Amino acid sequence: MFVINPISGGRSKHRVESSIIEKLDHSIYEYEMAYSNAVDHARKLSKSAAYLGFDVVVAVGGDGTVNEVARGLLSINSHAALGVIPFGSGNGLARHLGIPMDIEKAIEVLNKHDLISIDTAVMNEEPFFNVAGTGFDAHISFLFANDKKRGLWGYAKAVLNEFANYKPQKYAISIDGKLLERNAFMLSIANSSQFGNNAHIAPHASLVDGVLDIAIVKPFPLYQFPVLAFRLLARNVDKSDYVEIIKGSEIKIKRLEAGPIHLDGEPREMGAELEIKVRPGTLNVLKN
Ligand SMILES: Nc1ncnc2c1ncn2[C@@H]1O[C@H](COP(=O)(O)OP(=O)(O)OP(=O)(O)O)[C@@H](O)[C@H]1O
Repeated sequence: MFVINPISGGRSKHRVESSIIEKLDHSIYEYEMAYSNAVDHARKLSKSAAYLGFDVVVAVGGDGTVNEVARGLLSINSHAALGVIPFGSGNGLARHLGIPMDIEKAIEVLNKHDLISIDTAVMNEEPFFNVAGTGFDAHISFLFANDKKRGLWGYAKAVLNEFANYKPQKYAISIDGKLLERNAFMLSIANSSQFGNNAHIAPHASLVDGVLDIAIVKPFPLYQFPVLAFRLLARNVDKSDYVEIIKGSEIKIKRLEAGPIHLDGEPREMGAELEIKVRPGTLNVLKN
């Protein structure tokens, strides 16, 4: 079952159907396609596909679509595998899995049918698969959730404006029982290594190690912004004096008040206390 998000990545999906017809190996797969028509619809489509016995449900979209499709599979403990044709803005999980950004090459990955079982995670019982977090990135994802005019430059300008006014927050963090108190700009809980667009917030994270990587980004001066951006792309942000990365499987975060968080880039409001747990090897995925 291909679950196609028509709006993800802001790109037309007109080539998807013809590429599936041409490139999918029809000697091993019969298939259907469905388009999501609103937030949360991809989850429902995926859940019914798994219930009806489809072996693979392919998310055609970005990390938000992957999140919904994978939630649908987990909600009925299905062994059906998640496939991904990356069509989002960031595509963090797909990039980590080595899935090509080109549609036809991504379909070849489906044809290989190479399965792995990856770790999944929950924050206050809400599943995520790539990266979740609280702090500056959650604040920004909240601001832009309903902004229809988001262009790259407008986004960059707003990030810089917000940066000037954003106050780092105090957090009490427990990682597998070890207690830390930190004033942080951002806390990211990474299952894969990257946010998307090859920005690696946790360069040594693995989807199959049974643990999560907690990246604590400390307050930093404005001139460090390009340095940190470069380090994210160069996969060495862990070498920065402003970033501390700790691995763990049971994480509790206490904030001063309820507020925004994000799950795979999708904004939510949650209470002051966040409880994050890893669920090792709970999702079958087709990888490259
Ligand atoms: N028909 C639709 N209309 C409006 N929103 C939709 C529709 N179908 C799905 N959505 C929502 O679109 C949102 C964005 O999707 P997705 O995250 O896949 O794309 P993206 O944000 O461009 O990519 P990425 O997460 O990789 O940066 C998801 O929250 C999903 O619920």
